[in-house]
Amino acid sequence: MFALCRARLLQEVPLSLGSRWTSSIVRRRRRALFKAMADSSTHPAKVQRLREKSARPAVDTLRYIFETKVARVQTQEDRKRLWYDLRYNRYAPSFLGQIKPQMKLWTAALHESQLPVARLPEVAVCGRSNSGKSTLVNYLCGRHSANVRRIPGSTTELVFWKVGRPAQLCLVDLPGYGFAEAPEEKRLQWTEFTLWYIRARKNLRRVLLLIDGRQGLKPSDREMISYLERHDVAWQVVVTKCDKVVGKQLAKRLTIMKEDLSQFRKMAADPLPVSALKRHGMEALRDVLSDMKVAKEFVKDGIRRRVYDMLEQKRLRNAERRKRRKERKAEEAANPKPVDEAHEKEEEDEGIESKDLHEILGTWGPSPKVPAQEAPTEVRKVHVPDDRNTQRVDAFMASLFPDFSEMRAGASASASRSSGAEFSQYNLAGASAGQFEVHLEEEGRLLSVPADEGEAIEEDSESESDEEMDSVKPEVRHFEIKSDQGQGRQGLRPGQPVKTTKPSKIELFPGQDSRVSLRRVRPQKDQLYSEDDVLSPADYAAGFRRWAPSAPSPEQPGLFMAEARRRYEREWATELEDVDYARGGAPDALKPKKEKVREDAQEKRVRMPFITHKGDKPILPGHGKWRVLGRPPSKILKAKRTMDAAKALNVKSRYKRKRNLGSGLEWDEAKEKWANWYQKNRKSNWDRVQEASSPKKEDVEAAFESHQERRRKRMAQTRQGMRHSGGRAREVNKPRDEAAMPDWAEK
Ligand SMILES: Nc1nc2c(ncn2[C@@H]2O[C@H](COP(=O)(O)OP(=O)(O)OP(=O)(O)O)[C@@H](O)[C@H]2O)c(=O)[nH]1
Ligand SMILES: [Mg+2]
Repeated sequence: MFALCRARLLQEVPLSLGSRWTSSIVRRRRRALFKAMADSSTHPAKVQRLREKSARPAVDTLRYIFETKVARVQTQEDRKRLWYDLRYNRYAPSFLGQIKPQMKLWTAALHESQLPVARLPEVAVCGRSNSGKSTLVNYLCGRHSANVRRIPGSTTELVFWKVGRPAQLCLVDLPGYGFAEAPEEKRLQWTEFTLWYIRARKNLRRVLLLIDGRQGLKPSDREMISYLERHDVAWQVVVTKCDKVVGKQLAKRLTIMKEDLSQFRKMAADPLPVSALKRHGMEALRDVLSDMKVAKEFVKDGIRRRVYDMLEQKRLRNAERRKRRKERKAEEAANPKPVDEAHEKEEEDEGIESKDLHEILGTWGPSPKVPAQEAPTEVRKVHVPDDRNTQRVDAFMASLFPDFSEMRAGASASASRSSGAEFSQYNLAGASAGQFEVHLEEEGRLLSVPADEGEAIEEDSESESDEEMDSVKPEVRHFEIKSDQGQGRQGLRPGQPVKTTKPSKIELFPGQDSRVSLRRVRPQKDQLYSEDDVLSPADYAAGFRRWAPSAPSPEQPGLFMAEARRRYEREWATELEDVDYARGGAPDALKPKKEKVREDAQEKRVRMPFITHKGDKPILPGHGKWRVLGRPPSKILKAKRTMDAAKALNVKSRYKRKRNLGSGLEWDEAKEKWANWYQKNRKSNWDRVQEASSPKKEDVEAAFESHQERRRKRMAQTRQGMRHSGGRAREVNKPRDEAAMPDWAEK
């Protein structure tokens, strides 16, 4: 009964913080949460922690986690099952309709010129460093091709993997952002190129944003999401390393994440929990990605064929369209019919055989009416800004020019008053550097022109009378400014080109009908920021994109780029609080490296011989020599910290007392004693000699020979293709040990 009530409650009240049906502990936690939220000085991480504590996991999320077993194993039975799966079951997943599809390295890029041709649809995997991107790419295909390390910063380039044979999808393993063990400049370079790639790549179908399940959403992840949203890229969150998080905790985290992310419009699907390393929850992701593969069927000359190339597909599609158009024209020429032109044009545009459709529909009811054509209006040529988000640019302009809207209205009015062709919409494509050149002109006449800039400006002034020139130079924007706004500015002559970061601060001459033109300034090479990257007041108020540089101010004229870069670098090097965490994850790898033994010290070290009844023998170099040969007694006898040589030699306790401890002996004396002892016991008490790990030449040779034999055999098998080389594969290919299998396993 209690379980029933609980289930009903869980379903009906998902994460409702105000519910009455809670235990006192939960109520206390919620109270703490509200208190922390009300206090603005509380660290956001603490609020997040409290939020997770007091959240109620959604039932469907809990169910999904339970069914897919992505969370941390908690029972011995599950642990055994997982161990068995990983050890004995071969991993050959079906992806893109192929079993264990091939992963072929296409290219690794860190520059635009190195990018491959856009032949395949691409899915990029991005996320913070060490979030498991390369591992996910590997395990999607069931392979170990991409480079994986425990240290953050293992992938330093954009790695393009062609997946499948024939290749049907391109997986792009992006370098991570946030903390990484790499030089500062390198990190900046790869981060910038990654951002550019995401923004500019046309065939990028989706970005998988990987979030470490142990950490949840970090500020840099939020930045990345807002970046993706801003540039209209479809994205999806994949929560990795779920095998490290307890199920209930994971469910809570996912529920909160879903709630937070549901506001974004470019989120293609809900956050997906996976554990790449334990191979759980990957099927759902494979299904999602399989829908994006390139495979199109074309029937040509009665032969059906598949095309796995987007460029080829486009070419074929165009050829097909051309052919159809040609046929239609030929048909029309053969039997001409009076056809409504507009109607036909519509059909052509939509590419639908709507004529037939209309005929069919005509038998059922009234035929669709063709809307009456309006008289053609004069179409004004308008240059639309390159930016997708016009409002953002407007806001940006308004922040620079407080009276922007008025100016714009005035400009468009004057444009329509004059011939209508000269003045177009503004275009900020050239203002990406955040710097403008401002020229002051009198109505219709340039006031003064400096020698170096003269040509360009003259062109501008001519363009007013020359319509052709206007179409060639669409970036130039002219608009009038009311003369009563200017108060005069010291040292500014009319016509003088002024480079400024804030044109609105340039005051005009009172009483003059002046004009300001914004001219494109060629962006310098390292200027990678667009006007879109500047922090707008609206963003600032909403708390977004705090890392973005604010608009340039008179206090920092010309420092825009330097400031931008400084802030950017600082922000992407953020979350240094995670360094300890990252180091904690890879303690061995990040330990300070041991200093190499100096060569002179090596020379000083005495090469210990071992003693046989025939005399000294040099110790063979190599791994495990102590195991094969036993320790030379002199070392043991002479070691100060070894209290009992018999113990060190692993001699049985009954011999302990009889052994010579050798304290204070010189090397030669110890050697002599050992040889004597060996000779004495060799025949009568062979066991005792063996237990003392005394070295025996024959044994050594026999062991070596058997090792060589095994090696030869293994090499022969590898050559015949009977087994893979490599440690893990050998284990997997071992025949099943039936006895070792648990009871519940299928035999
Ligand atoms: N337990 C667990 N560990 C994982 C999982 N996925 C990745 N790892 C481990 O996380 C570490 C980093 O994995 P990578 O795939 O190199 O991470 P990355 O995001 O490519 O890192 P960078 O290339 O440096 O940005 C490795 O030690 C992996 O074994 C997972 O699902 N579960
Ligand atoms: Mg990587």
